[in-house]
Amino acid sequence: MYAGRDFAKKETLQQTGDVVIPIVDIMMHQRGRGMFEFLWDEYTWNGKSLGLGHEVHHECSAASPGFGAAVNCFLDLVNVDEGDPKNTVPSGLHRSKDPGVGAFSTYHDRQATAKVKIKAGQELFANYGQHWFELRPELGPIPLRHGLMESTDFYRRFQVLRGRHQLVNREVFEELWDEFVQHCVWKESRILGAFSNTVSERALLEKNMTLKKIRVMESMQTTGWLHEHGTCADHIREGVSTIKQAGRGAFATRDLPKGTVVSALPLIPIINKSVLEMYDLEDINTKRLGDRRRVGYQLLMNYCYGHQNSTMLLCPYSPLANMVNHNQTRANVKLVWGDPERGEHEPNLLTKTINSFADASTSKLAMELVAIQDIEKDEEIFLDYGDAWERAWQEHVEGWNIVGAEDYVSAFMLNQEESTTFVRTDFEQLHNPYPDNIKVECDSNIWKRINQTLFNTAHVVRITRPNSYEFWPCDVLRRRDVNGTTLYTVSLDRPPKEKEKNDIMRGEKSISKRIKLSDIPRMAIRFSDRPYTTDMFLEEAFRHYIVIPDSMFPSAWMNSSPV
Ligand SMILES: C[S@@+](CC[C@H](N)C(=O)[O-])C[C@H]1O[C@@H](n2cnc3c(N)ncnc32)[C@H](O)[C@@H]1O
Repeated sequence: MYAGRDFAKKETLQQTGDVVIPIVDIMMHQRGRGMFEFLWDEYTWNGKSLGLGHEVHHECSAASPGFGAAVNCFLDLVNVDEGDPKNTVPSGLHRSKDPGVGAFSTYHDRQATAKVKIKAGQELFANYGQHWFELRPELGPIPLRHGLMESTDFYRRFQVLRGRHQLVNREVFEELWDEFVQHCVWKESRILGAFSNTVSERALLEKNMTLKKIRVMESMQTTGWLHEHGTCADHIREGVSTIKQAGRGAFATRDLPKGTVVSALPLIPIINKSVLEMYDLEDINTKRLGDRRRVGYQLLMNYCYGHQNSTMLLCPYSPLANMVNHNQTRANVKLVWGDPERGEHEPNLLTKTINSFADASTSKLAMELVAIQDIEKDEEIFLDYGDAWERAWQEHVEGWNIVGAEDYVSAFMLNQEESTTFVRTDFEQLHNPYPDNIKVECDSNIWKRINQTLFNTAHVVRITRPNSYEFWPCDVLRRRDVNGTTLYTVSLDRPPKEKEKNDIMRGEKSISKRIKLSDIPRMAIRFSDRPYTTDMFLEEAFRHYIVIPDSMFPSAWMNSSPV
């Protein structure tokens, strides 16, 4: 991805951020089924790091289509910071009456911001972390953080050595360098691997330019080139859909004339949709493969494209393209295969069998959403997901009935309701408990986060470190009123120190010491959903892929009867 214009440091790169889709306990659900291919592994985040950890007891990863998945990483050139998604449900939706709940992700608006000043045409790089590269030796000796500086230093030392021996034979030294970089130690050395060793690179190094500057320069494209070969990634923004049951949707950020490529959809293939099957967790350890009860599919299925005669799913990972909702009468975009001139799409793959995608390590397929009529700024973008999807949705709506759901309250609802009132103490909860799906958590870091002088003198809460919160389950012991402000005393397990975390994970140590926080404000306490209780875990929740029209779907991929 490239910047289409200049961005100031800390400026957001999008009008609204991207959706984040939880993928839960996939190793457990697939247990016993042999190795499964799941290219998404390469494109997902650790769910805990994005605030999804409480959803499950076991593993949770987060598909983060958009900036998260579409930008490359070059550790020395990282210029994009990615935030956490918000976790909200459009107001008014409730499982007792709304068949849409659980069918879309509640995690959305994950914003990317400029970490440094970015110039128009510059390639955008996010930080995958050093570990990501260390775990992938097959990528070769890619420079890690500060690697370009070390390599530039190395070249300077070579220059000094060459200068010293100039009288002997300069050409020999040049040859030695070539030999050194191209053939010898290249495979092991990240320092040498940082050089492309082209004539132009050598010329710039000789002019005292650093490798970092050279790589930034190389990563630039002209605006003309971007217009010719790229697709605008900011034609759409997210917002609450005009279709109530659909959750959120995509809206035009500007007038988009008929024929505009509204969004490019680079695709991650899933060669067999059974990878997304979810089973009753109780059955997984106790029953044979064939006897397990299937309870549904991962939510990711709703964000992928497929066909009733194929096991293949194709999941887009471009910014906000996954937010486009279905409407058969108001569709204003259509689906077409990608244009190889404008992105990574190899049309010859449409004639290959599905199994040829099994070893894919990157995606080489893309589709596009093209405007079939003039679209006005702020109009919602709609695609026709196909008759099979429409039928499945209508059946789902007719059958929607969750027994006993009237009393369900989510943490999100409670947090909103209770933000203006108080939290019940443990004593009060004895006769007026919160629902079973709710736990109370406290911010153990609160005293580090607020301006204490202001708080002690005037009971004014001013946050000084907005990102250093750490919420842990807690008991609310006491509530009292001080000068019109309600303050709480809570007790919680002392959070492990950084160096203790590994010991705890290995089971070599447990932390049992309780700490007491006194006189803390309401904002240090929140409600959280217990694992497996949110709407996406409802067995009744709607699951269906978006249907690729028959006219587009390659016959080479039709490997199953209608599903
Ligand atoms: C690709 S996602 C679209 C983005 C999604 N609305 C969100 O909030 O993240 C597809 C899912 O959106 C919902 N959806 C899309 N169009 C809909 C419609 N016309 N009626 C009800 N739900 C719809 C369904 O849950 C569907 O499985």
